[in-house]
Amino acid sequence: MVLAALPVVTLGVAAAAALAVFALVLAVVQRRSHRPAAAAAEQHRDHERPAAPPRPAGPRPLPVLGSLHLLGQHATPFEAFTALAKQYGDIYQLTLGATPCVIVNSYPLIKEVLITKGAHFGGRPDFIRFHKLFGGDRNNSLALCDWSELQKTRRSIARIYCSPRAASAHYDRLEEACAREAAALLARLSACQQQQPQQPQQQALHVKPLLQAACANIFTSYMCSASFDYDDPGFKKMVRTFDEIFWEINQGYAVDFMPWLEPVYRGHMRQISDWAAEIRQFILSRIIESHRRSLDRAQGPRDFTDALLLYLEEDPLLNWEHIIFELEDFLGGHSAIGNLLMLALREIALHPEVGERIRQEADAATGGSRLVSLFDKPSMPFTEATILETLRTASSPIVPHVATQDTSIAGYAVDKGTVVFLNNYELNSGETYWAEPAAFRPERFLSADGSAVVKPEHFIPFSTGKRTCIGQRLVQGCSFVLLAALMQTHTVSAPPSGDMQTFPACVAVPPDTFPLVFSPRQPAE
Ligand code: HEM
Repeated sequence: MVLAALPVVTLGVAAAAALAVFALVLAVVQRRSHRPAAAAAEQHRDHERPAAPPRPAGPRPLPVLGSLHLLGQHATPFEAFTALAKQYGDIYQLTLGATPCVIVNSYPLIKEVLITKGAHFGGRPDFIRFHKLFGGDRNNSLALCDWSELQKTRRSIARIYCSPRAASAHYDRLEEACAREAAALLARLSACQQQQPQQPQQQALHVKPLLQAACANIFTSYMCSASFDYDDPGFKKMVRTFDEIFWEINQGYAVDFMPWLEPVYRGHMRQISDWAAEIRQFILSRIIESHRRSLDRAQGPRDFTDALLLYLEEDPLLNWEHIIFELEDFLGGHSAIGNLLMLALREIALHPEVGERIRQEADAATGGSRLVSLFDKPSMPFTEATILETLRTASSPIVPHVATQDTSIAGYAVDKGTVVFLNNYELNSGETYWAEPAAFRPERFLSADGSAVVKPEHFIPFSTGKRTCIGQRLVQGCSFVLLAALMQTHTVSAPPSGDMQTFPACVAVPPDTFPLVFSPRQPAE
């Protein structure tokens, strides 16, 4: 399962209030016990040492809470990061709970962390939840592990399958899977519409489970040569559980920064471990077993699953757990795409002209005689631009990095173990970077004549550097085919309630989210 986001810190109001009072009392006690003689001795020693690089500025932390209370004053921590940058500059330090953090807010400094000094910032935060999701050790996960030789090996195994190049055999297989599943999704959509009593124009359909099932089947077909009926109970449960987990990892909890709160979260932690176990059970029994039985070493790998099983035999760095977790990690990536599609469809419901333009582009590419294919992508820049604009406005956070050695950013000292938050929200929505950032305008990603996609250098929805997202080609390919297929055949509009709630700086919507109205496209349109 893939972490596309930074947890949002939410603290129960009562718990926060109690902690704040406790923290204030501690602060007073600490200040009283601060002895002037100790301060003088410290100053004297400082005179003798060579000048150390300065520390980034930042708010004075409260004991226990650190600066968590400052994040709670905004809709998302990223808005808080941007607001604090106005006070402290593009780099500043924050203590969250007891965890030392540095927040980096501008593209040049983000680039310094991810590229120039990528080797110094290859770690990940040590949140308890991350361990629970991955069998007690977050290093089992590709996205949440620290950088290591094992990680390099796992990334290189995944690269050719999870980042297939156009005009490769893998890309052809992905195209086939996308085409098959787009057709199955449309068939299922129309079956659901027929089951509903009202006219299609009034039907608000809970489309998210269908999108997730379609994405899951693209992934299982492509990576494991297996696809499932949407009504298969095991498959349905797996898809739902992955979606629950995707929502979960996009949330954040005080316990991430104050691990001593773990007993309060015991039930929640058990739930996370149970989800992971359910998924494991499905993948072992419905995917891995048959692959192991039919694996033909002489013939070479048929798909990603075979490749993992063969690597397991050949590479001493890998064990059984590694390859199972790797497969789960990548299969779980489908959830991110279903969520992204929900956001794109919501934008189209709010901006019908965008849907119309995708439809015209699809008609021009296909002559109106077939569904769009992955191979049409180069001739449909507006559709691709709509997906990019959805990624920009959703502004999925970059997973926090951790300094693996004492180092510096912009000349400021950063200690080993410091968690580094990269304020991608500022890159995606700051006026320094975009004209009218609040407007949904896919055209901003098109060349002047509209014939090609252009991406500004500071647009990094999948991050950059050594830990960049491995699934970005799959995201762009699958979302392109499914979105185009839906727009070719339907118009989409808001549900009668008008409620289509989303969350800032978050690509996830809850597993049970808003429905949408799909009206079949009229032949004369
Ligand atoms: C909406 C879709 C997605 C978005 C916005 C997204 C974005 C990201 C971001 C920002 C990171 C963090 C990079 C960093 O720490 O510097 C990441 C990591 C990762 N993503 Fe994605 N991702 C998406 C979907 C996927 C999918 C579908 C897959 C797999 C099929 C995937 C696989 C990974 C992996 C394995 C990592 C960890 C790489 C590492 O830490 O070495 N992602 N993604």
